[in-house]
Amino acid sequence: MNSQQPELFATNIPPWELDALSECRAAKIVFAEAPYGPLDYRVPDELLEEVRPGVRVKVPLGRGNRVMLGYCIAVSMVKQAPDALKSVLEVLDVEPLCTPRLLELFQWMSRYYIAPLGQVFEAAIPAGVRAAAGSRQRVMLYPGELAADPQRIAQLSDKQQAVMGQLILTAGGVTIDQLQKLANCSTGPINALRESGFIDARQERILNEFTTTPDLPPAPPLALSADQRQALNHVLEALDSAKQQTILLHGVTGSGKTEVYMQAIHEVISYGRQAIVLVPEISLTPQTRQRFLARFGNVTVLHSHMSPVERHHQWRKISAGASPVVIGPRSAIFAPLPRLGLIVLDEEHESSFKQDTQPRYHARDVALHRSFLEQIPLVLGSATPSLESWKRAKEGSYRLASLPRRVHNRPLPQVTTIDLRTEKQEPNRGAITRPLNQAIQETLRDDGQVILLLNRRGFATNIQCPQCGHVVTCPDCDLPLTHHRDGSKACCHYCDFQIPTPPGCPKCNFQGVRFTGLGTQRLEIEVAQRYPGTRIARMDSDTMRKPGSHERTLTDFRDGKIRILLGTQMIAKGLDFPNVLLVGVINADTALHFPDFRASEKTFQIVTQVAGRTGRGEKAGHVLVQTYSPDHPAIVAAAKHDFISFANTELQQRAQFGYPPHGHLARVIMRGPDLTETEGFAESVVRKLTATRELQGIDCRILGPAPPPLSRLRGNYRFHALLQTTEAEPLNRLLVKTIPDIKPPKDIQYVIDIDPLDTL
Ligand SMILES: Nc1ncnc2c1ncn2[C@@H]1O[C@H](COP(=O)(O)OP(=O)(O)OP(=O)(O)O)[C@@H](O)[C@H]1O
Ligand SMILES: [Zn+2]
Repeated sequence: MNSQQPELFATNIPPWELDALSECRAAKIVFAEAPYGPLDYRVPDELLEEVRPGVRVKVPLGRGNRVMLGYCIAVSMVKQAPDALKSVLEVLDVEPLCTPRLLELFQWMSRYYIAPLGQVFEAAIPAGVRAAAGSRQRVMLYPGELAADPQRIAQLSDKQQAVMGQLILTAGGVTIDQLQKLANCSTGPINALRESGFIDARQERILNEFTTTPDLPPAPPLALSADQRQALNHVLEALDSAKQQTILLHGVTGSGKTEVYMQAIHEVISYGRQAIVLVPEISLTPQTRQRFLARFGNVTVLHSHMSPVERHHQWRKISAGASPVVIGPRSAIFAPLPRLGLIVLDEEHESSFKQDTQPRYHARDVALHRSFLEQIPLVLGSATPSLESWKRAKEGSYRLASLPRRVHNRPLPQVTTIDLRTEKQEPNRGAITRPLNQAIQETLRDDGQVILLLNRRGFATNIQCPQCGHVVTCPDCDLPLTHHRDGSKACCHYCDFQIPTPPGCPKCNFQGVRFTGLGTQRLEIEVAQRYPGTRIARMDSDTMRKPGSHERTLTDFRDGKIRILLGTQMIAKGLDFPNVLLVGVINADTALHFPDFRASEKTFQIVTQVAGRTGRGEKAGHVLVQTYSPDHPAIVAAAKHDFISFANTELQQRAQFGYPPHGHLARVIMRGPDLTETEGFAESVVRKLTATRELQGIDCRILGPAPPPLSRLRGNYRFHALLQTTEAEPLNRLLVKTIPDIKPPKDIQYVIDIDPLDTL
């Protein structure tokens, strides 16, 4: 940290020196890079009005006075010797980028996730907004102080009087160009008037013209079922109380959760407040968006395919209070709605709500905190709630609202498991077993549609030499490469590494390789061969790269043009198509044997969610689940749609090991290119953590360091340590007290992940 610059507001100045000090206005500035601050800067008189919390500023830093961009987080009067502080050089924003409450939220995030506040700003405020994409900085002219004095005006030249006359007539500000035209003059008299104080010039940002889609006439709300009505009442009661309350809406698949959210939002809007709806990026299907658009007309949708210009415009619209409903993925929790009345998190169990780069925040926890700051209700909805939320609902800190039945009392689909251990004994059967094949044929004959889930993309997840057994792996991650048939590439799914798939063994030169481990590309080929003349579509991150491809495929599926939709987890949730009569899970075990404490939970969620895509119309649906582990509790429970018994058993299991949601978990990952050095550093980190624990008397279990299952990634060796405590505060304290002592050698980095979603 820069020693020249005092870090805190001056507090311990001896009284005999106070007289020599004068009051000055100082701004606390944080940075997105080291030194992160906060550092104090003097606010020069000419910037008194512009330097406000939430604006970006340029300030000099260090001996060389390097100009740095920083965020102002506070302004106050301090007693300082006039030259003790460097001055703010420039203010970049006319309006603060966030509301005071959001600034408080960022500060909480910075503390809780142990991330520099400047980095939280960068993560929360879209780059397009920070760059003010699509706007121009302009000088706007207003009548100055002297303009109010008719005697002084009368002394001006005719030309100058004409300029002033026009300017006063415009009432609002005008640009120099406009004033020139109005007064039919050159810049000369205008500049003279600016210098003599008759005209005030201000820098302002003007948004370029930008068209948005016209509003549609609103679709009427549906008549609620008794369960929906009761769930809605819980939310309305919370709204009436004008206090924070969290409602966990546990509704089985197809129970009509969206309708409950929409009617609650309707209420919020009716008294002039606004709502945020967070959805996993993947389920931002035309469906969800369309439903909200049809109901509310004016809906602001945020998503990752937006251009920086669009993003900036939406942000300005939101902060101006012109967006009653904002829908978006995790970062939409930072939308600067001025009168926020409700936050909804749909599919609250989804892992995409957690950011996997600094700051590693979970939008559900950030939403919870924001709802406390704003004193508004938070609604978490899912058919398969996270164990974190379930535990809190059971213990009473969240209110539970249940939708145990589907709309119109439609039955949940019948789920049958197919034991791959016996079915696979016939050789060369492919990915689709006999019973599944039969069911697909029957469904097609009955004009139904089929969804097939396989949660692995590519053609084959293993490229192996049949002679020496060598497996082709990523040189940077040591993990098997996946063969992709388009372009015959061998790709690493953990980094960007990619080579042409070798035709022979790179090790023993045997001519030929064997592809094993089924991926969606291979499944697509098998399905096309088995059901000729049937239109099929594959949906995974490889086929859905282009903006709009997701929508096109789903529209064709909705219209019945596509009969079989196959893909990864992308197709497992949120879809509501009445004619899907069969769901096939090709291999339910893909996530089951991951060496991770959430493996069961993930398996339960994905099987339950995909099963829920069928039987949503008049006709009953059927689900076939192929698995090598038909007796696994997660699969047995998913087959019975039995969330409650799954959750309760799983909670007990986790309790034995103190895993979340019991207690608190943090993970420290150390990574570097040299194995011994990285291991040495990891050991030193754990030693320091242990020392702090003893010194502070903190009750914390420290496990490791050990290599995690992904022991090498992107050329770096990895080690991790897990820290477990019963309460969050001591865990935070342990880390905060230890960090100053951690000095990683060159090339080695460490990462702190609070509430990690996995330990891979
Ligand atoms: N009260 C109602 N009357 C008639 N239809 C309804 C009602 N509520 C919801 N629906 C319809 O039922 C279908 C399922 O609703 P929705 O998609 O909201 O379920 P969900 O609980 O979100 O399911 P999932 O968790 O599986 O995504 C939708 O087509 C919706 O329009
Ligand atoms: Zn790799």
